[in-house]
Amino acid sequence: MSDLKINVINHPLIQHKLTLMRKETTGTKDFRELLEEISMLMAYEITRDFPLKEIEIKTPVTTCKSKVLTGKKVGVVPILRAGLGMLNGVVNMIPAARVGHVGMYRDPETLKPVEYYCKLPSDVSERTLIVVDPMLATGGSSAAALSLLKAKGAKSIILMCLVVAPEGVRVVNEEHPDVPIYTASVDECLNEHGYIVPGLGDAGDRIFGTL
Ligand SMILES: O=P(O)(O)OC[C@H]1O[C@H](OP(=O)(O)OP(=O)(O)O)[C@H](O)[C@@H]1O
Ligand SMILES: O=c1cc[nH]c(=O)[nH]1
Ligand SMILES: [Mg+2]
Repeated sequence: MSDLKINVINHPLIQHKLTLMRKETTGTKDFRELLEEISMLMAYEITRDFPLKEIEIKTPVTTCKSKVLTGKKVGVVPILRAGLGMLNGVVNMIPAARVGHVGMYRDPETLKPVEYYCKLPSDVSERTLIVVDPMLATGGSSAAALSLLKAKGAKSIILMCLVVAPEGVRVVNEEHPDVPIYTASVDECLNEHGYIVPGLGDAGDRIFGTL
C-alpha cells in the first residue's frame, strides 16, 4: 500500500456518510443525497491549496483588502453515468465551474472501458479539471478518461473518486503520474468480477435505481 500515490480524505463527516452509503439497506434516495454531500465536502478539501489574491473592496462600513480565488478556472468532468452523482456537490462549492462530460462504461466481460460520449468546454487547456467518478476499480475507465482529456488538450487534472481499489490506483499512478488522486477510502481489493471489496456495489445502479 505504501507504494500508492493517493490522498485519503479522513474527515469524520465524510467517513460517517461513506459508511451509510456502503450499507446494502441504504436506498437510492439516501445514497444519492449522501454522495452529493460527500462530494461537497471532498471538493472543500481538495481546493484547500487553491491560490488566492487580494483585491480592494468596499463594505457598507469601509474599504478594505480581501481575498478571492485566482489562478486557473475550474472545469468539472463527471465520468458517465456514476460520476453524475458527484457533479452537483462539486458545482455547489465551485459555482463558476464549467462542466464537461465523458461517457465511459466498463464491459462486464472484459472489464475494459468503452468510450461513448465526450463534450468538453472549448478552453479545456486553460482550466484545472476535476474529474469525478465514485469508483476506481481496475482503473481502466479513469485512465482512459484521463488520456482522452489530455488528447483534447487538458494540462492540469485532479481525479476525485469516492472509493478506490489499490489495483486501480497503481494503474492510474503508472499511466498518469501527473494526476493527483483524492479519495475517501482505499479499500482492500477487487473480487473476481472486478468489484471493489468491501466497496458499495455498483455505484451507477445504486444512484439511478437500475439494480
Ligand atoms: O476502474 P474500472 O474497473 O474501470 O471501474 C470503474 C468504473 O465502473 C463504473 O462505471 P460503469 O461501467 O458501471 O458505468 P456506469 O457509471 O454507467 O454504471 C464506475 O462508475 C467507473 O466508471
Ligand atoms: O465496485 C465497483 C466496481 C466498478 N464499478 C462500480 O460501480 N463498483
Ligand atoms: Mg455502473
